[in-house]
Amino acid sequence: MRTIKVKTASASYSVFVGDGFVNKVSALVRPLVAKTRGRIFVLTSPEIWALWGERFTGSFPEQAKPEVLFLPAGERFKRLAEVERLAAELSAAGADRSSLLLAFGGGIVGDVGGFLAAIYMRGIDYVQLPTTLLSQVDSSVGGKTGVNLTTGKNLIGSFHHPRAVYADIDVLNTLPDRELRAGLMESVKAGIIRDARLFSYMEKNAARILARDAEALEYVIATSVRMKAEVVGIDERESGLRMVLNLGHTVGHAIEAVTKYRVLLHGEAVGWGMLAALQIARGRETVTDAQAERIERVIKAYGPLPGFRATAEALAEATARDKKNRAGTRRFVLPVGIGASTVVDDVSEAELLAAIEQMLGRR
Ligand SMILES: NC(=O)c1ccc[n+]([C@@H]2O[C@H](COP(=O)([O-])OP(=O)(O)OC[C@H]3O[C@@H](n4cnc5c(N)ncnc54)[C@H](O)[C@@H]3O)[C@@H](O)[C@H]2O)c1
Ligand SMILES: O=C(O)C(=O)C[C@@H](O)[C@H](O)[C@H](O)COP(=O)(O)O
Ligand SMILES: [Zn+2]
Repeated sequence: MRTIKVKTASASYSVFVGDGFVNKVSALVRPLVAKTRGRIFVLTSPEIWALWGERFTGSFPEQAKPEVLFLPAGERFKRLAEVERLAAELSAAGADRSSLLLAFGGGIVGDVGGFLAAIYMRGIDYVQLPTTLLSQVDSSVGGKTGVNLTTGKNLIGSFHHPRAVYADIDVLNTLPDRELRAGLMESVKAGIIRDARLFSYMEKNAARILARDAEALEYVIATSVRMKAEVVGIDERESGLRMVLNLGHTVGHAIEAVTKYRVLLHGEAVGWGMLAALQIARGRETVTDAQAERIERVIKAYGPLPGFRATAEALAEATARDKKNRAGTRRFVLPVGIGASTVVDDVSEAELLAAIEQMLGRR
């Protein structure tokens, strides 16, 4: 097991990466409610519960089984109406400020569960039990929670850190291959922006990682989380450095919104978005042609990235609502070589459109 500490101005907690956590959830979380004798609630999706619910509840004593709340799977359910429904369910079930919410699922359950915990009675504690590769390497850590609007991703939300994160590698055994590959895009991102060693490891070990070798997965998860914890520790609220975690997300989020959250998985959209950012980086010579080719090869090794329909104009227009933008200035994260990155705010409309056109040509 590997333990990574997250320490920010407002929170301090540990991320545990290992196996068998799902068999002992009760023992892991009981200390968090022992003093208050708070009740425990679980937010999950019906699919995950069908696969892992028995083991999960099996760890709780008969008289103290957690109450289960469900969120249907899919990005289109990451919306405010679902948060209101779930809050009403918490209230009807008697949840109070001593209650603990366990978010047991992928990034969508984690983002919605975290947001629900942030606003229910103005804030209750929650624990992240991420079940997808993406949520283990990225979304369960750092406290960003929220939901989408039809106009854009994560446009409503808040920062609310979990009390702890338990990433159980065993649970990934039932994860579909497409989800695994999509999640790995966030680790490729982590390597490109700030960890050349992680990038090289992913470059050399694609076959092992895709075959779900436990040791390789543990390394990739723990290393990605360590990088993210460091960044969030320096800049919790994305006033500067944290923006680099958004590499590929300016165009990636635009693709998700323009295709109405129904075509690509988040990680796949980020993969396409990284290819667009790479075109701008190439044009500005923040990466050499050789580095750009290496990056593109690694993105493709964890692909294939499914195609989608959208015009360059519609995508460019959707980037106008990106949360990084200020006063009409479009901000973009670009790789600087491999293992470093920068944020620029002078990408012109023409430069953006050309990069998107080149990306679309790779579909
Ligand atoms: N808060 C953050 O910092 C942050 C970071 C990255 C991504 N995100 C968000 O995360 C979301 C994507 O998360 P995701 O990729 O985990 O997708 P997801 O939550 O939709 O889960 C993927 C699918 O796999 C199923 N599933 C989950 N675990 C499983 C398992 N162990 N076995 C079998 N099936 C399983 C789910 O039911 C779902 O259908 C996006 O909304 C994205 O915006 C947030
Ligand atoms: O934690 C962060 O910061 C990130 O940017 C991680 C991203 O992978 C993630 O998709 C995040 O939800 C994007 O946040 P947003 O505020 O740009 O919507
Ligand atoms: Zn992301």
